[in-house]
Amino acid sequence: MAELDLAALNVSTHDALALALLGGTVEGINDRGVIATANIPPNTVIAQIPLTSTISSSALLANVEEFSALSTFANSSSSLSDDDLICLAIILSRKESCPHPYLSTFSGFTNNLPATFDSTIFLTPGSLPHNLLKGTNLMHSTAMLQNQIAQDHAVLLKLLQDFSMVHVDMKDFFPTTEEDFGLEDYVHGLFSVYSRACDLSMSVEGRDAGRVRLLCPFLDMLNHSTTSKVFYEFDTETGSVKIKTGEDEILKDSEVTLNYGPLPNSKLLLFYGFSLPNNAHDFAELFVPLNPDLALYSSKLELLKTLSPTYLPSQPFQIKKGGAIPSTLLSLLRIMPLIDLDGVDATFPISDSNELGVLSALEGALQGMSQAISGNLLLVGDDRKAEEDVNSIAEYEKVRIYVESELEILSTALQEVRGRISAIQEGLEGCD
Ligand SMILES: C[S@@+](CC[C@H](N)C(=O)[O-])C[C@H]1O[C@@H](n2cnc3c(N)ncnc32)[C@H](O)[C@@H]1O
Repeated sequence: MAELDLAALNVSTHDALALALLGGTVEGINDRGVIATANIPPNTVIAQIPLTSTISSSALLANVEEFSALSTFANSSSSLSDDDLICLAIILSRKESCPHPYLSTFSGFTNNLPATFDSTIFLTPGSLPHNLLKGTNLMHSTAMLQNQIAQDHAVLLKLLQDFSMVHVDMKDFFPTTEEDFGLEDYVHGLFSVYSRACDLSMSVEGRDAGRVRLLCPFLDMLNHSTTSKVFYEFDTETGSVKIKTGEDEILKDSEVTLNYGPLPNSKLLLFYGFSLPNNAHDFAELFVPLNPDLALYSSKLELLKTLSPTYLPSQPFQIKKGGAIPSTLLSLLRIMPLIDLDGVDATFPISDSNELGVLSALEGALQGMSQAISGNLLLVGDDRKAEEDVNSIAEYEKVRIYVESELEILSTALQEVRGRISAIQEGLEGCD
């Protein structure tokens, strides 16, 4: 991979910073980072990147002659997301003969993006980590994302084809065939965005102007650490993104990192391709949809909404690491079988025996999920011992961290449910 020429993009960085190969487990894939070659004091600007040197919708759609083909396309395609636009810009700029002069200035940067990305969507069916994921929440979201990407690709290709038919004068600006804009190109562009783009809060004349998604050279080289105090902000005066050290000094020879946010391993694996041991942000998801065919469906939905205004009938419940069973989940289970809603206060057990039914249903669901996962861990664990391929083992270990965490969350939830069941049973026995 060629050296990344930051100066060509007018990106200025602190003298005590160097891009380096870090030597991770899977060599060559997203393996680079930024190292401090000397101590850097707190509150120091370590990089400045003009907004025009970033790939973002606001820069791409600015009313400048050179961007007109892209702006016309984006404005005529209302369903085009910021991610799609940045993705398209990446694909176009990587072409040897990029027809957009502005985008071609990014070719050094975009050709330096990793050739491949790690995400659970790239796991080969039947491989160790893929087998390990069976029955987990992450397997579900991986499949959903895979389908979504395939659909979005087809829609975007159609938009490009339709646009080129209508705007014949601009037809040479955009790819219109599978060959020029294949699913693989789209996936590469999208994962460049998912794993490297950031959201920037902008203000215009002191007023909040919302958040802009952008791919920012150099900032996209910082790896994630939950302890990093490094941050970035938009500097209106210079029209640039400034990266600052924050309240901590950065010591010589240490890696300069960024905190990507409170992300659970399921998101880290899906969008960034790595996982963190003991991730406090992990959660397990339980799908308990409120079926529209249920008796009194709309009254039940209304009741749940009064209990939890954010409740959506099709969305899963999150069981947080170390957290309690969500009270809305218990309410849903109590409300679901009711056939008469008069006088029901869903926040409290309807009766001990009803509550026992609710808790037993929950116990069964949690037990089923736990058993599926622990079964995978046992089965795949044996294959793991025989596996010799280093990359495959590295992928397996990343996924194992997530799977064990999900199992731990489910086990804690099961203990809580069983504790409640025992307490009710003891109470009922006490009444005899
Ligand atoms: C914003 S890029 C950082 C630069 C990247 N390492 C490279 O070589 O171009 C994010 C990617 O870096 C890797 N990464 C970032 N933080 C990491 C971490 N804490 N552990 C393992 N990999 C990490 C992941 O592959 C992630 O998708």
